Amino acid sequence: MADHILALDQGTTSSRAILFNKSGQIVKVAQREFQQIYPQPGWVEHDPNAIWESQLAVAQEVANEASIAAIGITNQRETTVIWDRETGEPIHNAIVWQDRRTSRFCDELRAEGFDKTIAEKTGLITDAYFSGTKVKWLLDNVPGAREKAQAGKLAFGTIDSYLVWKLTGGRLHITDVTNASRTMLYDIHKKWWSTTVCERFDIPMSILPQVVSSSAVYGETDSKLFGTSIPIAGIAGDQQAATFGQAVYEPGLVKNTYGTGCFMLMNTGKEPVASKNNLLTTVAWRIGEEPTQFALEGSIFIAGAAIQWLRDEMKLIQKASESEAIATSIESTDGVYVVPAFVGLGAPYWDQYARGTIVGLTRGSGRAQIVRATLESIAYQTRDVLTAMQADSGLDIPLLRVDGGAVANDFLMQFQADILGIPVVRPAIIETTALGAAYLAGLAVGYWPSQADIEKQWRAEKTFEPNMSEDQRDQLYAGWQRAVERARAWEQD
Ligand SMILES: Nc1ncnc2c1ncn2[C@@H]1O[C@H](COP(=O)(O)OP(=O)(O)O)[C@@H](O)[C@H]1O
Ligand SMILES: O=P(O)(O)OC[C@H](O)CO
Repeated sequence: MADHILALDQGTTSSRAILFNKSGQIVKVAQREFQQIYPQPGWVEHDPNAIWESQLAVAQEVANEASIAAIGITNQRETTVIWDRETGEPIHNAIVWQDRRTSRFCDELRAEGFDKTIAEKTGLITDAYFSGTKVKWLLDNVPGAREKAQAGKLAFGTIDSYLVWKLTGGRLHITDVTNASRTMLYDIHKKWWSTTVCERFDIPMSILPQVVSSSAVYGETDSKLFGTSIPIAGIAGDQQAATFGQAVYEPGLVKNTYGTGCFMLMNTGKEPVASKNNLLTTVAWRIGEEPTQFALEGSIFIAGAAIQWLRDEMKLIQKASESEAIATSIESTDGVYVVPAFVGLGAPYWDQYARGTIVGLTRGSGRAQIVRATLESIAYQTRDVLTAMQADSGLDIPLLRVDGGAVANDFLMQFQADILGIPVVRPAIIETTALGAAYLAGLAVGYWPSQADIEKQWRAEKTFEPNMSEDQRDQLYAGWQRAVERARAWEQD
């Protein structure tokens, strides 16, 4: 058996490749950022070729001279690519999950009551976030696309699907069940594409990929890419992969990942649980032929991206890590709140027309207050979602497992524990997204014998205990709720 598993982690702002060993430790990492394209306010695109080139470059760098048993793929979810089956060329830039261009169509769906059909079949809230309305937009707006699609000449895929197509030299058009469950076109009960939704969106089903499990040998890479063919054996959307990497295997366990956005998932076991509190019902994973596992998800659109905004647009910091020292240079924000609703608000508000807002400014407010308030907004949004999750599940969540780039920030983690009133546990490996993809691939090829073996590898690095009075917590959170009210429906006004 080869020595390593290679995880490809195709995120919203960068492509990463990480080599793991049998103990689940990182042996080698390479990362490359790529361009974000903002053609209009509220629109976000990626060049699929830039995604592929950056992903291939880091994979080749890490794979060089390593002996690799299998590749696992994990990806930013919902981001939509349509390409020509013959040439392999995308017909348009990828429309990114954050893109709001299909908000009006979602309003139409709601007005006609089709949102209820969508919720019943797909487990999702009708929102521009998901792939389905983006596919429709591409077919409606790229000249000749619908005719070509009807003639079977086009392929649609989320980023996992596109990467597998490229890695196999166009031999495989597949997506895993977790990614399928984010398209708004997939029936989570029947476990196949929904004809009802595809018909309403006027999407020919011939463009859809074959849905496969999250852990199985699907095929091998084109031998030209790595000098040898490597089995591709695991695929999962990044939030589901992080859930797997965090060993959230028991129903009731919860993890929260702090990357570009923030995504909290609770394992709900073998049956989909419908939410009454505006959370999503989503597929957690499917291992081989085993039963599908489900999760409840609270999706926060802007988390670490708000720190990038402080750096790139506001020029208040030079790098993300600097935000910690600035935040702790003051005792409090003195009533300043930042609501980073740059692309509307996700769970539990689902307000496509909310926009970013700063409230509570006084003559003395400055850089430190805004930086600290931006970090705090990540923790408040997490509390909004955790509250909804407790209500939905009827469970008291005793602690929160966290991961993702922004959990390196100790101030944020302590404030998170304070504002939730429960311990926040950071694991030794915070690259749990890539680790989860590696585990899924490794299980399929027998590199790891079982999930039970994997579970033993999970280690806490630090636990942040809550250290704030209940009065103070409630007072601060009440201020956040008032600030959110100011941000809501702004675009519509
Ligand atoms: N020390 C830090 N404090 C706050 N935010 C941070 C810190 N380090 C990184 N981040 C944020 O975390 C995000 C990167 O995390 P990552 O898990 O790589 O995200 P993604 O997979 O979405 O690209 C960026 O948005 C960055 O602003
Ligand atoms: O790129 P990330 O890690 O912020 O994840 C994006 C999510 O998958 C969007 O649903």
